[in-house]
Amino acid sequence: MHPILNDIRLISFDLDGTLVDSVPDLAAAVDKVLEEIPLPPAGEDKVSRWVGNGSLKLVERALTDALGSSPSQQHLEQGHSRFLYHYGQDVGSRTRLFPGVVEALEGLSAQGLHLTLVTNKPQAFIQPLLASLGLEGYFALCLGGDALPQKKPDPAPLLHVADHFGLSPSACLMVGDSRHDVAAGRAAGFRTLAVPYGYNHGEPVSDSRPDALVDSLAELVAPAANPFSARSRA
Ligand SMILES: O=C(O)COP(=O)(O)O
Ligand SMILES: [Mg+2]
Repeated sequence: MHPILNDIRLISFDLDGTLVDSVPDLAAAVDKVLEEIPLPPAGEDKVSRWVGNGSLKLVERALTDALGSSPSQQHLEQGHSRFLYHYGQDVGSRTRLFPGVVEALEGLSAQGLHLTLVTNKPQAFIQPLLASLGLEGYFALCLGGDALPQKKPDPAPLLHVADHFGLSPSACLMVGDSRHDVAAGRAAGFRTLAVPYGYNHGEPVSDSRPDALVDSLAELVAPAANPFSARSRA
């Protein structure tokens, strides 16, 4: 068990960039929107830097980049609605779980922790994506970016989750890949843990100073090192 879990009763996981590498399917949908306009495709590298503030922001960043200036409100709304259509057609065929995720979810559920999902991805895509990856059984509550008026980095979704389970935020941990997860967690009074392998607008997530950082979520459930075995080898 990782020491950050001491006295923790609930974990809120971020989805994109933390549990799943979803950029291939997100970029495919963004590029279909651009192609319809028509504008040149963005590709996965750029899209990985634009993910994190929900689908409307993703489309706004893609249109601004391709047009060289901000889109009109009407073009943004049309582009967003086409994005929701295209992404909804295929949320999961190229999306993969990051290493260590299933191991962590299995181990943490076995310890009786409440596992929840707090993502800025629209609510409608969560269940189909979890189902396509075999993850649908693990989470007691899933909150999408459009479930409440506020999304991360606002603490409201995390406070909602803690309140739903009648828990103090100090008994809760936010696990994510971006500065928005760390900021939301800190503002909500959750402990924060980050992974460095996801999407954080091209910057190291360590810059946002989470309480802990792990290279793989499997480290959350790894057995604590046994000091006697180390001594006996010496
Ligand atoms: O849809 C997004 O922008 C990112 O979603 P996330 O909060 O799961 O990283
Ligand atoms: Mg994320």
